[in-house]
Amino acid sequence: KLHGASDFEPMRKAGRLTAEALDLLTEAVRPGVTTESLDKLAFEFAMDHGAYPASLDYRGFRKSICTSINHVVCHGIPDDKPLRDGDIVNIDVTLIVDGWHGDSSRMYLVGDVPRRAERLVQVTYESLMRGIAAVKPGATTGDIGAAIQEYAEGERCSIVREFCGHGLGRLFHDEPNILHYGYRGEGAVLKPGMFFTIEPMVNLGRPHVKVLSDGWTAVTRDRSLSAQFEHTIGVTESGVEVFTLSPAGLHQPTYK
Ligand SMILES: CCc1ccsc1-c1ccc(O)c(O)c1
Ligand SMILES: [Mn+2]
Ligand SMILES: [Mn+2]
Ligand SMILES: [Mn+2]
Repeated sequence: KLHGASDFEPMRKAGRLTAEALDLLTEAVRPGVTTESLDKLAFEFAMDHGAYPASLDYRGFRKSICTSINHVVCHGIPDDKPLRDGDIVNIDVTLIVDGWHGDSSRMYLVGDVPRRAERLVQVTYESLMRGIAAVKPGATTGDIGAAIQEYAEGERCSIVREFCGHGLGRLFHDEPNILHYGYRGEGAVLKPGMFFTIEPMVNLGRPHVKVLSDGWTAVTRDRSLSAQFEHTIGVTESGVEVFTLSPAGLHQPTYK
């Protein structure tokens, strides 16, 4: 889908509110807090700001956020289990504002986290940044995937292949698919007005994933740690605009 210049403004608003929701959660994440309570916080933030959580009742998912802890790769379901010292948790929020979607996720470190977990979080954040740096008119989706894959594998980590980034706007998921691996020059050519997410999932161990019997929770097969960061971006005439940057600069890896 190609959007017009006037569509950037509502996407900025949706992206900013999504970033503010993630900022709010930064203060709330600590040992002993349940992911259910974070889900409630995010839902109330959305209601207080005239926004709607896109994941709520999306394909039968019944929560406002995804919370994916440690070896959970993505789509973790908030529950009544408390976060523990040393956990790393991805919180993924999509807010719909005036019909437009902002989709972003960050890693949150709970208490004192092992060095190798902290390194994985840093590598994953930098992988997203490398992907974003590849975005400009005339580049291809393969350029994004290659930049991410080369960096992450260069850091002795692996890229999850079962889930990808996606076009969005007034829809939650649209074309193009954004693979987090691939080859330069391959895939769709990027054009101004394209809006999509880049949301690499990086594992310390092997890339393979399986989905648990709840039908949602994706975990690493080898139970190695997994991390993810996600931004919603727009292709501009000159390059790229990131819609989901934190106004408070909190989108950097969050260290407790
Ligand atoms: C939990 C929302 C959901 C349900 C099926 S796929 C999905 C989802 C979760 C996070 C995302 O970033 C995304 O694009 C989709
Ligand atoms: Mn998301
Ligand atoms: Mn997404
Ligand atoms: Mn994880």
